[in-house]
Amino acid sequence: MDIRFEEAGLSFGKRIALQPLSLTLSERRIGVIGLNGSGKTTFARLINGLAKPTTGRVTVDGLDTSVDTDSVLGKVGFIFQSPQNQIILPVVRDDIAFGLKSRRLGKNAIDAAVDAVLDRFDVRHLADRRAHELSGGELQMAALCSVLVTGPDILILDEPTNQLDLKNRARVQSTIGRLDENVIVISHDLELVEDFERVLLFDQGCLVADGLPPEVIARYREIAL
Ligand SMILES: Nc1ncnc2c1ncn2[C@@H]1O[C@H](COP(=O)(O)OP(=O)(O)OP(=O)(O)O)[C@@H](O)[C@H]1O
Repeated sequence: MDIRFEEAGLSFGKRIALQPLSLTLSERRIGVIGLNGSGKTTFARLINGLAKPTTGRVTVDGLDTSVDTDSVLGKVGFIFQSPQNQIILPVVRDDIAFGLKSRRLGKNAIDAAVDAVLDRFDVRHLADRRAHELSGGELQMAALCSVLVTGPDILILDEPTNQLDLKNRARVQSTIGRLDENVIVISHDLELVEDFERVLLFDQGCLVADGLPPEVIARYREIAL
């Protein structure tokens, strides 16, 4: 993974959501922390091209997110804060298959890919469940399968443990630990990122700390308290 911000920033009119910043990301697990409204989601949306920088540029493995937007979207999977908004079709199996629609695969190949991703996370029992009947943790796992079935190289998770009980939180944490994909996790749950390779701290639209978890989390506590 090679994500580069080159003086990339984003403003909405006069409101600066993210001050221009330059950095390169290549670590396998990267945490993004900071107070509400500090620019975390904006930073993540710039990586997968959902948002375009109003200054500078962002590249993912050499692809400019403003130019090669479709290729970048194929490379970077995004799991939103509320997985219920991400699941489009009523039944879990159909929703996971939906991501493969544009691939021109036959029914057997699609079924096999869906079963493989469900087995990967040991959630085959959710295949025929209706998404609106699932618990928060089950929904989180279904959303993860729906994104990973398309084979992204990089996965961004926006507050993946929000609203989860301790058991499901532990499950999501161990799932993140076992993923082969590069992972960028936005979280207010500091324990979740404390064994990551790198953590970024945002404050009022600025990147104010970038390094190993203990020092960056300590800096966050200074800002927050
Ligand atoms: N579409 C938009 N139009 C105007 N302002 C926006 C827009 N999207 C974000 N902002 C502003 O940009 C700033 C950063 O927002 P962002 O969503 O990146 O914060 P965040 O750190 O992810 O917050 P939270 O922890 O609450 O999810 C906020 O002040 C927000 O109001």
